Amino acid sequence: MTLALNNLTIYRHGEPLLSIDVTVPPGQVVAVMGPSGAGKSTLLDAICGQLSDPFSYSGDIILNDQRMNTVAAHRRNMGILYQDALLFEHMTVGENIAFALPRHVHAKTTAAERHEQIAEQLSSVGLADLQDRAVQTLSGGQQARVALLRTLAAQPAAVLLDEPFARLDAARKDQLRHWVFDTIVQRGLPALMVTHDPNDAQAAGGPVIEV
Ligand SMILES: Nc1ncnc2c1ncn2[C@@H]1O[C@H](COP(=O)(O)OP(=O)(O)OP(=O)(O)O)[C@@H](O)[C@H]1O
Repeated sequence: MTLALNNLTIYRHGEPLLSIDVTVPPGQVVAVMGPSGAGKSTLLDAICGQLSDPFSYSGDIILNDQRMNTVAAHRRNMGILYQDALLFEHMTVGENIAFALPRHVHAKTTAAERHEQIAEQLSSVGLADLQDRAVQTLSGGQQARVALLRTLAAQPAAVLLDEPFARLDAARKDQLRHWVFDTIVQRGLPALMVTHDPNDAQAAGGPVIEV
């Protein structure tokens, strides 16, 4: 999978806000850094098809040679992780992750198998035994980890991360960075990561784009 942003410019009320031109090959994490208000989150909205007034853009968004500009958001298969976790609060941790699994995974597995797979994933990010907990009983950092698992459970074709580690303590940051970046490499996914933390960019090991 390759994600190309060809001469992409974001506009607010018709005025240019941010421009980027980059090709992200499989397994690479490109860090996007820049001042607050530069339009970084809006850029991710544009890529995944969620841009709304007063914003617009020009240029092309290409995923695996397919032009995404006019493809509906739910058909783009972009995994986006927002700054605020935005989990389904009335569901358990496990239900939040299971909900994101693609239909073909549901069709091929039993509920018990899915439960076991989700337990393994939770344990790999330090959340063992929390599968049946209501999400609103989790801390912000725990919710951020569930949101990361959910984003990747959907088997996206590309990953867009908005400050993915900002709410984690230092030890968790290291653990989660490894887990997320390893997963991205193993699955050969192109990823864009908006961050203010140079350590995130360094750990990702890819190019840094200043906007
Ligand atoms: N609905 C809106 N109408 C007008 N301006 C908006 C709207 N939403 C956001 N903005 C402005 O657009 C600019 C880009 O916002 P955006 O959230 O993309 O920036 P950012 O680079 O992600 O910032 P941060 O690093 O603080 O998260 C900001 O100046 C913001 O105040």
